[in-house]
Amino acid sequence: MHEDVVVAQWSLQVEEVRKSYGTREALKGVSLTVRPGEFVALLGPNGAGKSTLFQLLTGLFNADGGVVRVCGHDMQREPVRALGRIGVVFQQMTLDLDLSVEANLVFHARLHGIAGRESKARIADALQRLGLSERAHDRVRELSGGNRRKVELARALVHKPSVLLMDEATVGLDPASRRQLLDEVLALREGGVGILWASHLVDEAEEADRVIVLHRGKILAEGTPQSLVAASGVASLAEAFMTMTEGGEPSSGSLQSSK
Ligand SMILES: Nc1ncnc2c1ncn2[C@@H]1O[C@H](COP(=O)(O)OP(=O)(O)OP(=O)(O)O)[C@@H](O)[C@H]1O
Repeated sequence: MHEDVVVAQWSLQVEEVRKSYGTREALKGVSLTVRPGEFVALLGPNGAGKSTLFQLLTGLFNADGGVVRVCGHDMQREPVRALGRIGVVFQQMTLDLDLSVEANLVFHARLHGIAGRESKARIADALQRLGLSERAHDRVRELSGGNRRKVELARALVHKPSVLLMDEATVGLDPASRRQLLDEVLALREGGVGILWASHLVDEAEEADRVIVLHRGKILAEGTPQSLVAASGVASLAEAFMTMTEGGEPSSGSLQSSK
């Protein structure tokens, strides 16, 4: 019950998180929140600290200071509960290329304690949602880059997470595949999933409910895409981002609409 009450308020809370590598401060006190059903774009140029933040959010290592809570569960004190509510797609592909699509998802479901009929049904649902039902028995190696990413998204959804973390998930995809993946993730808002989408591609943030700009380990700005543009006194989000990060080399890319 307590859990449900917390879920209704925040999917993800990050408070004053710090992380250094030796003397290099990668995160200098970062705070952010994601609400259920909210798509938050975390924009930062290379080296901003996005991957470090995602490693903390996925429990790969602990922060030097600060707190991460997933649906109210403290990542350090209740890691199993916190991690159980997270779905993640990492920058680097983490599928087994020689297993079938379905086998990759079965393995993941088991890790989350889901087996038997329940596992089958959830995997079938996830694959159907992403238009991959007919590829279930193909080896991942036979899939295009875009479909591999979709399999990773399906896998991230099998245990019905409250928070979805996407770390530069469109790297290496062509514009149409990027657009498709983004559309699939944007659609998850309707189910109440809170999404943190990290990218250095400004156009991927255009449809976000909120944009957070991370630069050199600090949050520089936060707001709707429109409010960031207005506050910067420029014409576009790309220009606002460039102004804020002082030529931090954003790539605008181009997203073709798949609609
Ligand atoms: N293992 C490490 N050892 C030392 N420094 C590191 C390590 N990992 C990251 N850094 C440094 O920490 C800072 C943040 O890096 P991080 O990879 O988190 O940024 P990023 O925003 O994800 O960038 P990119 O998109 O290039 O991966 C950078 O200055 C980077 O050089």
